[in-house]
Amino acid sequence: MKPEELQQQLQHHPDFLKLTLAHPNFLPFARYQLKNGTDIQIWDTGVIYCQPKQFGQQDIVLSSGVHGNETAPVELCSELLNNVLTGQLQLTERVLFLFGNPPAMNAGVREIQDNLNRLFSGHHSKEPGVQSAERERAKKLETYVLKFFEDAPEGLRERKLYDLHTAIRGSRFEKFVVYPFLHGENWSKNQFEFLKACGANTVLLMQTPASTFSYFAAQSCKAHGFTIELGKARPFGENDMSRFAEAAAALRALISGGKLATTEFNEADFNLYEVRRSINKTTEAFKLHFADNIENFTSFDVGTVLASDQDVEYKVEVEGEAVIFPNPKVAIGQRAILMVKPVSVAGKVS
Ligand SMILES: O=C(O)CCC(=O)N[C@@H](CCC(=O)O)C(=O)O
Ligand SMILES: [Zn+2]
Repeated sequence: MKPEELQQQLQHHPDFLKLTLAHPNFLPFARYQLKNGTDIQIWDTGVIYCQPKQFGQQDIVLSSGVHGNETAPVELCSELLNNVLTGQLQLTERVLFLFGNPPAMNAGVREIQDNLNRLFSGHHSKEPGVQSAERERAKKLETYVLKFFEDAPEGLRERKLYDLHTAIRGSRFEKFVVYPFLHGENWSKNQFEFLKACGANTVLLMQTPASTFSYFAAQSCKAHGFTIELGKARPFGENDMSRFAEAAAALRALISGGKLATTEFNEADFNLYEVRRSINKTTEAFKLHFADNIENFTSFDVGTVLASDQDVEYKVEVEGEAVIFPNPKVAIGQRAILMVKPVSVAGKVS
């Protein structure tokens, strides 16, 4: 498709997700201006930059569809974006919308070859000679995000990246956040307040680096970066969007200067967990010792065998330890369960 054709199509029918899914591997660079002066730039399939004529001090990346079967965040972001493209929503900040893995979205699967959310911070290039569409995409997404942040005007600015997901299993706390490891820096009070306004007052505090998009944002871009789990993954068209209304309203307010329903940070309003260890799958014999319908945040008695991997058994080590994202189907070498336990952030938030 030629850039002029792309621009005309989008102007005539402002649905960037539809165009992305029709061209999941490539869209050319194209640029045009909305009647309200907003500069629209298509950087790639699933990657669109929106810059209002006048903008504030935040640079905001809204990412969805890094896992192709997690459709509710894609629908949510698509609606926000289409409202921008039709002029119904006037932005007050620079925003980069990303739809992570369009081929996987078309196929209705988490990934085609590789889990995109394990390939950031250079992990896409760690095995020389090994190639996949997701490795290429991770490399490009890193470039786009860095460009977006670096192209901002000089001065005091706030970088943010919200990577929106939905979980495979049900969760005792429907909405929760993975807060990447900050290497000892304090967790952000303002961000806790914003996350709560999104309806996500359960936060997992990572204690180690990761190959996720949100860790890349936090570590390599010095942004406030988060993985936000908004509910359970369902196919396109099967999401009850009323369950995402709070998050949609908060994101809309964030990018358009609306009033955010925030309240001052009070630890008592949150369920806070520290991620104390990750159980990785090391062989094909890896299996879970609990049922498929066990929800995220379920805890078991100390000593309970949670999983086994050939001759190794993984047991509950401490009181209150709970399971997150248990998944025996991950690739060998990848994390198959995160183990969390309740924690306080007193003295570590500012
Ligand atoms: O439900 C599941 O098993 C996975 C849901 C999901 O995709 N979660 C993210 C979390 C990323 C992070 O740890 O920041 C993932 O596993 O990539
Ligand atoms: Zn996901």
